[in-house]
Amino acid sequence: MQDDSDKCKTRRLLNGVATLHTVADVLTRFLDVVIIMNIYISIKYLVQDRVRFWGRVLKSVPASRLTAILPISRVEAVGFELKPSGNGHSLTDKLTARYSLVKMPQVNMNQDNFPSTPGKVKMERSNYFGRVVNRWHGSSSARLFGFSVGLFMLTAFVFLMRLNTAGDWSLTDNFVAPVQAKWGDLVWQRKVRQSCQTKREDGLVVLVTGAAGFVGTHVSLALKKRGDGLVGLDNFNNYYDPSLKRSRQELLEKQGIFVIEGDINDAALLKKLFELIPFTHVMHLAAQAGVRYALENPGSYVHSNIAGLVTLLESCVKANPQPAIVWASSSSVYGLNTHVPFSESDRTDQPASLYAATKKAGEEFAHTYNHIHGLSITGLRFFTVYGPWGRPDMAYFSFTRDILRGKPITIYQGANKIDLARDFTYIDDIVKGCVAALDTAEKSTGSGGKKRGKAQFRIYNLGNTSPVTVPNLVSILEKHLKTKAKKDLVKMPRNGDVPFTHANVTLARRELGYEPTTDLTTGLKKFVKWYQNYYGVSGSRRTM
Ligand SMILES: O=C(O)[C@H]1O[C@H](OP(=O)(O)OP(=O)(O)OC[C@H]2O[C@@H](n3ccc(=O)[nH]c3=O)[C@H](O)[C@@H]2O)[C@H](O)[C@@H](O)[C@@H]1O
Repeated sequence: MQDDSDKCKTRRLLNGVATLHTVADVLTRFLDVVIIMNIYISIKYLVQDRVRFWGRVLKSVPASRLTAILPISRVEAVGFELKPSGNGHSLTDKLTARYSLVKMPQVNMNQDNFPSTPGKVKMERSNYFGRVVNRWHGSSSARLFGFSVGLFMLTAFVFLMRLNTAGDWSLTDNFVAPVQAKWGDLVWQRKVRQSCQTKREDGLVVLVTGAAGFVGTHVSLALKKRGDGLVGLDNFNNYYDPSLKRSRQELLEKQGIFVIEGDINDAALLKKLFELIPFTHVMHLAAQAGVRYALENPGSYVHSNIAGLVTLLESCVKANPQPAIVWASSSSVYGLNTHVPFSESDRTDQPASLYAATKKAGEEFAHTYNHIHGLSITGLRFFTVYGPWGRPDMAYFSFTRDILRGKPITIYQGANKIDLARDFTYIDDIVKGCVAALDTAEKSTGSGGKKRGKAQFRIYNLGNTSPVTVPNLVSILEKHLKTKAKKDLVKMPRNGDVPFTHANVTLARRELGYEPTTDLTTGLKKFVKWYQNYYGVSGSRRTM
């Protein structure tokens, strides 16, 4: 696991990479300009070379022959050149090569024959740029062409460098890893098809986004286990240790679940997937998670939770058949709501963090796509999900790591030293809620870009219904880890945290048959067992 100094080093390294990106960006833009200029100059000189060439050919042909073969009335024996028939200046005139044969004027090119008065143009001097270019290129089309190719290759190289390491837009932080989709070939298509094969009658065919994430992995395994067909999609970004995501991927692939490395912002990839597979459902779990990280990197939230969501919804609208969508919203949308426990009908217009705002925005986008396009959409408001294969950025996970390492943990406290509390919900309960939402989702009503009728639109809380304070969470961990924590009690900084969450799950209970069954002590026991198995008893075997 990374300690603080490791994190600083990583940060410095990634900042360095970001600087390199900027330099590459500027260089590419510069090369873009140079190459366009060069192509223009190449064409210009190629045309001129052609004109001179035909002029020389014509000069070598006897005048009597020329009048016989060309549609001109009079040709002089010497001093001809080809001139473009339009005004000759436009590129079209040059390229369409409509030339007529005219007599070459007998001009004495001596410099002295031209005026030098200021304001009047001196022919040779005015063409300074042309002469420089002429000398530079040696008027050789072949050399010019070679030079253009060289520049083109250099530009392509810098461009590819950017492609390899970017994949995100400018607001996205350095901490989001490069995203490079590798997809489309026949082997890839075969893997996708195989992974999507159902093993039961009327099995669902699901695209699971964020499949290598915490909830995504568990939901994928549950679907596969009961015989549904599915394929995963994940960008494997490095918001937290990507090796944990790779381990989850291994776990999935052992069960025959193929996880595509790609981003939900990649519309071409999504289009290809929907062309290949008639998905019945999309389980959309890909997101930039974490409440406090939004202060550091707001762009990555906009990138995944807003732009990515819209790209995905657009792809679902265009898909035929249109899938039903179940997606992860968050308890954080309740923000500063004080009505307890939180019900779906409570206010969600007072987000306390940018993360919450992007999830709330997601709910509004979902409604719009449901209303206009007839997409069947179900949003699930998860309440602080925890468990094996969890997220290292979350409190229960990082506390476990630090307690085992003998490092102090920071416990935030609210106003008047009030303990913060969360409705911690065990992963297996969440998975049941997700699967029930998929099973009860009605079909989307749109096709061919047209809505054929009102489509289902639902939002449910998936929580545990019994909040636990953070100090209590720590006590349970201490018991399971048989180690005392070194605690730093700190006044909650203004970081987007809310003082407590508490779910009312009446609606989910009624409509999904959702019933949380795992209390925090039991759930954390399972988590600690997994943690010590995965990282070693002292938590030091693998890096994070
Ligand atoms: O359910 C949700 O809506 C959200 O739950 C979690 O967010 P959070 O509840 O903040 O979970 P943790 O990061 O594990 O924090 C739990 C509690 O521990 C506290 N905490 C966290 C970190 C720390 O060092 N010290 C500390 O006291 C937090 O203030 C919070 O009260 C997830 O990180 C979000 O992605 C998710 O959407």
